[in-house]
Amino acid sequence: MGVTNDERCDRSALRQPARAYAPDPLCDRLHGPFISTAHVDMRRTSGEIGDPNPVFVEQVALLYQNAPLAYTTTLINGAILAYVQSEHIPLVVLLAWYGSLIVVTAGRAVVAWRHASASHNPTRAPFWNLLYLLGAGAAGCVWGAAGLVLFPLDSIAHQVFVAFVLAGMAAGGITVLASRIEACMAFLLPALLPLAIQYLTLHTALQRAMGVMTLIFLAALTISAWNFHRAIRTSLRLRFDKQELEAEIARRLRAEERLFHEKDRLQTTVRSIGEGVVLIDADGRIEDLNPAAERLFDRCRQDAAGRPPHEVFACFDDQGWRSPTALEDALKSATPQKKRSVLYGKDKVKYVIEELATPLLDRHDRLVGAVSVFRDMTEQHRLTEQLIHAADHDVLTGLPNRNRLKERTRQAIARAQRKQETFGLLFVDLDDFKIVNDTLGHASGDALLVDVAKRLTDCVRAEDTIARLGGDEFVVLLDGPTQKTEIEAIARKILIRLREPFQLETQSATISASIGTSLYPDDGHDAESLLGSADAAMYRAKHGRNKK
Ligand SMILES: Nc1nc2c(ncn2[C@@H]2O[C@H](COP(=O)(O)OP(=O)(O)OP(=O)(O)O)[C@@H](O)[C@H]2O)c(=O)[nH]1
Repeated sequence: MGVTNDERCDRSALRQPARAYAPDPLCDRLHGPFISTAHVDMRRTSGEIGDPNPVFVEQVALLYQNAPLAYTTTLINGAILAYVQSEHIPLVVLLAWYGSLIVVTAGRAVVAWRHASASHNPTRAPFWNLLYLLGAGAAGCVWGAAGLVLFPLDSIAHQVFVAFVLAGMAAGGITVLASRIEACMAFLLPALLPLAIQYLTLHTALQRAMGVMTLIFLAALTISAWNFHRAIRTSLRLRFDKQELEAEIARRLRAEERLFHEKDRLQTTVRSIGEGVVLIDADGRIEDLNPAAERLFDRCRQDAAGRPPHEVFACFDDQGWRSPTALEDALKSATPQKKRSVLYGKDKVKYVIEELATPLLDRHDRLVGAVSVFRDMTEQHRLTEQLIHAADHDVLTGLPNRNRLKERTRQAIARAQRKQETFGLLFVDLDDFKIVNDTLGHASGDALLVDVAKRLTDCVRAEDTIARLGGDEFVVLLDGPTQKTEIEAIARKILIRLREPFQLETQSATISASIGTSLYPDDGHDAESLLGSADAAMYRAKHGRNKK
């Protein structure tokens, strides 16, 4: 009774009024603009369940809006009718009829007053609609009763007056009741049908014609009421559509504003960070790079935009081969990529960089590009290299230390085994180096050791290894096939070279050295035994010399 089929369709078409789903700031903050649209749609769907159609709510409100005028007119017209008919109708009948009209109108007025002071809860609209319907039906019945009890059989003029008043009330009724068609019919039918029946039961042609005319008038009013009702409903529907549209536009504008704001913030962040950031599109062409990347590649944004990354910067691997960037790999594989490579910036300055590339997907999981963050690892790389170097090199002379020597000796043994070759070791120990320290000072001793390292380097080939074991002990590993005679020749060369005076700042010093040698495989099969043999030979040489 409260809602027609047509209006149930309206519910799904119109959904909720815009005001019923104002945006939730928390959700908006959490989900961002795109998600927020989906969130609104979900609320609309949920709004359809249980909540009355807003058009229906507005139609009921319109009924009550017109109530004061309608009720006043009812009482005035009723009084005039009773007064005019008093010439032919007994007073008691008149009082009973008008009394009924007052009671019904007063009841309707009380309902209207309660409605005005009640909270505007849309879910109560069907209840208020029902009350109004009952009131309209009761008023229609009272007016219809006038067509029977205030209808004097002895005065055609007063009969016509009753018909005139009822027609006027009916016509006026549709203007205030048309917003709800069932209220309209609840008033029209009981108001006019008794009059039509009354006329049709009389005997003159005029009176029967009046009866037929009343029925035709009732039909015409019904059609008008129906058209009027549809016009009101359409206009309300348009109004709510407009409101919803305006709210949707406002929501989208807010979302757009947030989007711009977030984009600005993101751009400022990307532009201010120390790492280089490069963005490529789905075709692998550079879209943007931040100032750090501009400095790293020595290329400006405008110049780089639209080019493939390899035209803007070149990455090289450990072996010095050109390699694709992680950015290009990430786009190809659609998976994140991490790579460490070398690139050359302004003035061919070498940078060691770590590149972290991530493919970019849109809301529909389509690959739309990739972004790379380039971290300059040059300094870190240099420190690591320094640490690695310090672990197996002597700090004073920069020569390989004992560990490195042993490793090189093992490699030499492996190669010699493979190729069935021999190689030699020379153990060099300075004689009475302590005296240099004691007489010239420790710093001069250091300088002399550094000089010794240089002289040893001059005496052998670049591929041979010279190591400092500590103190005044040095070892020369002769790489490649070597005969005993060659080793002895090199030892002599070294001894002669070391006997030359060393120029140490203001003074000069002359030293000598003792050398012991060993030959692989004759004097040992591993690094330790070869070193031990050379050391022992050196010891013998030194003490043999001292005895002479
Ligand atoms: N200046 C300097 N002296 C060092 C360094 N390392 C060790 N020495 C010194 O080198 C000297 C080595 O002394 P010894 O091993 O007795 O050798 P030597 O005096 O040459 O005597 P012989 O080997 O028997 O001829 C010691 O006085 C150490 O203090 C260094 O890095 N710098």
